[in-house]
Amino acid sequence: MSTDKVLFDRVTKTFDVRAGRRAPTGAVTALDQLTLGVRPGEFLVVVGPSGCGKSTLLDLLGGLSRPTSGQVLVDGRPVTGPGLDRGIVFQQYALLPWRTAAGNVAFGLEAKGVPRAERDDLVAHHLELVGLSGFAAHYPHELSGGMKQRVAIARSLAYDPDILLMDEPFAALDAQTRDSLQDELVRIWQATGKTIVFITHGIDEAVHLGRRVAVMTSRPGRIKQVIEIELGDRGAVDDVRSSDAFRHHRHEIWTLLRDEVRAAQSTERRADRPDRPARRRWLGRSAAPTGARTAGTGADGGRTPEVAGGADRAAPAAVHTEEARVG
Ligand SMILES: Nc1ncnc2c1ncn2[C@@H]1O[C@H](COP(=O)(O)OP(=O)(O)OP(=O)(O)O)[C@@H](O)[C@H]1O
Repeated sequence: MSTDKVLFDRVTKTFDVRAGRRAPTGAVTALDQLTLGVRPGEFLVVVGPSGCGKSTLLDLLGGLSRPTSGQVLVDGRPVTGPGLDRGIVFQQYALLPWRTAAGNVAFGLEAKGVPRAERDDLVAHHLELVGLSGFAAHYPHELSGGMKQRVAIARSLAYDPDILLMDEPFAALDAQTRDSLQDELVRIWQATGKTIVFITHGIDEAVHLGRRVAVMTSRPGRIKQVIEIELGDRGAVDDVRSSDAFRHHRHEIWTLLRDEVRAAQSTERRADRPDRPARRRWLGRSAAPTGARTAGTGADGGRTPEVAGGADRAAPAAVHTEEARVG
């Protein structure tokens, strides 16, 4: 019997797609017989070329879609739909604009039927956990991007899910805010003991956050390798990102990804329509954003190695060409 908190057991996911209104229906295989276990209480980061199926993986775990074959297990039981045992944080904060920060954090608790007094305590506790005690009465439009993302994290944690699913949650933030939220997330993870599955394009982010990093192949996505991140005592050094161990892991992941990114690009070039101009994305700096779920806007100016490639959820069969660099 598996001791994994989460198990993707030979999961395949295909989507029906059409290149145009009159075109015949085809199929895209996003994930192919993917197997991955996540240990209880671990912080697991998933990296892979754009379009390799990272978000699909998270959607399956979140119960937002079902595998075509294979199964996704949480505590040994198949996922059949969304549940309060799994909290999801997306790149776009998805806050309710008509509710204050406190009101947003209270949202899941109301759905869960938590009584008012207990709810107020939980809201106050979680706003404090993310450093926003003084902003309980602020509306989303009165908060910075980093603050909004903190509220989204507090909201997901407040109803006490066992597992936190994070789909590029910091990609739209500037470098400083991202760095501080990464540190904060590690602190919250250590304080709460949640199992975290975190998706990113950033290799630095993966090494900094992950206790293990699962590297995916280009589409159809599989797990290429899972790397144990050994950085020693992270608190003992001033800047863990400049340590030899950090550089070693960054290079290790970059090497694994390089070929996958090339493969993803060549698939896309083959699928690209010749009448459409090529698009470019540099280190997460997207000249032509492909939607909320694709790579971040790269406010860091390319400091962090990012994995690019390119897939468009809205028009998957008419995939565009992008140029990418890793590292
Ligand atoms: N609802 C959908 N309908 C059709 N195709 C889809 C759908 N969702 C995803 N796909 C396709 O499945 C593949 C994997 O998509 P997914 O969004 O999971 O990749 P990703 O690794 O998260 O990409 P990115 O890093 O760019 O966000 C892509 O080819 C995408 O076009």
